[in-house]
Amino acid sequence: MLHIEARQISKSYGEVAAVQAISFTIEPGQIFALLGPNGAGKSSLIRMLVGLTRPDDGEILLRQQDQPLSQLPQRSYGYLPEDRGLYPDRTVRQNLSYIGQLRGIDKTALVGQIEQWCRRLDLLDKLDDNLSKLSKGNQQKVQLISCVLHKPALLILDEPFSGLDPVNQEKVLVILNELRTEGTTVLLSAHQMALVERLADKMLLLNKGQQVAQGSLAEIRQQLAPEKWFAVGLAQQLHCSELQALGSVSEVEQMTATEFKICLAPDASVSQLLQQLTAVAELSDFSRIEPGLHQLYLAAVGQHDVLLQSSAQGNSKGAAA
Ligand SMILES: Nc1ncnc2c1ncn2[C@@H]1O[C@H](COP(=O)(O)OP(=O)(O)OP(=O)(O)O)[C@@H](O)[C@H]1O
Repeated sequence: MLHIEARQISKSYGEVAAVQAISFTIEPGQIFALLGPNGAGKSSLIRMLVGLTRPDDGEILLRQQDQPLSQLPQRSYGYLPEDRGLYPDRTVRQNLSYIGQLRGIDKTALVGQIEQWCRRLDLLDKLDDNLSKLSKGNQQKVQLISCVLHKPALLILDEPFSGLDPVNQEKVLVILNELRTEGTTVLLSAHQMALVERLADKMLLLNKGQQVAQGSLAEIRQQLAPEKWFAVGLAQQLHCSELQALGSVSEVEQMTATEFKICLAPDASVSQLLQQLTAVAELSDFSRIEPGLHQLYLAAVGQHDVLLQSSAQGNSKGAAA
C-alpha cells in the first residue's frame, strides 16, 4: 500500500513558476486526476513525483506499509511520460518483451500477458510490426501496455487518453476502473473532462502553477458552484416575476413559456421551494441541474485568470506609485 503526500511543493524553470506551493495526498487504490490548461504544471508535478526532477521547495513524502521511502521503488510503479519513450525501430512484441523482462516478469508468462493485453486493445495483428509503423493511437496503446504489464501498485499516466479514439478511450477507462478495483493507485493528467468525471475519485485543478480547486467532483462542485439550480416545468404559463417573488427563489431564467431554471435562495430548503412552487402552479418537471466538470473547469480557470490579471495590474500600479 503506497501513500503519496506532496507538501507545499514548488518548481521553477528560470523565470517560470511551473508549480507553486501545491499540496495533496493520494490514498492507496484511488484514482487522482490532475487537470488544467496547457502549461498549468501537470507534467512538472508528475516529473517531481517520479523523481525525475526535485522540488525547489516543499517535500514529497512516500510511505509503503508505513515505512518511509526516499523514492518510488522501480518495480512498484508504471509511468507513462508525456514524451513517450519506446523504441520505434523495434516491433511491438520486442518492445513489450524488453520492458516486461526489465520489470522482472518471467519470460514464459510474459508471452501470454503481452498477447492478452494486445488482444484487449486490438493490437494482436500489430505484434510483429515496428512501432514506428503504427498509428499515433496504437503507439499510445503499446505505451500503456508497457506501464501495466508488471501489475504495478501505482500507475502514473501523463495524458493517457491523448491520441485515442472514443472507443479506445472507453477501453482504457474500463481498464483503469478495473485496476482500481484490484487496488492499483492511479495518478493521471488529462484534458478529457467527460472521462475524468467518470473515473477520478479526487481531482486537483491547476492553472499557471497554482491550485484552483481540489477534491471529489461533489467537493469541487461545492467549492466552485455552491448554488443549487433546478429545471422547472409548469403545466401552465406563468410570468417570470411570479416565480421570482417566491421567498425560496433567488434567481430565475426563463427557457420557454413554461420552462424555467430556478436558483434556490441560500437560506431556503428544497422542500420549501417545492411547496411554494406547487402553491402557484402545477409542476410538470422538477429536477436538479448539476454543472458538469467541463463547465466547472472553464468557469474556474476563467475566474482564476481574471484574478491573476487583476493582482498583476495591482502590483504594477503599486510599483509605479
Ligand atoms: N524543462 C523545462 N524548461 C523550461 N520550462 C519548462 C520545462 N518544463 C516545463 N516548463 C514550463 O513550465 C510550465 C508548466 O509546464 P508543464 O509541462 O508542467 O504543463 P502541463 O500542465 O503539463 O501542460 P500540457 O497540458 O500542455 O502538457 C510551462 O510554462 C512550461 O513552459
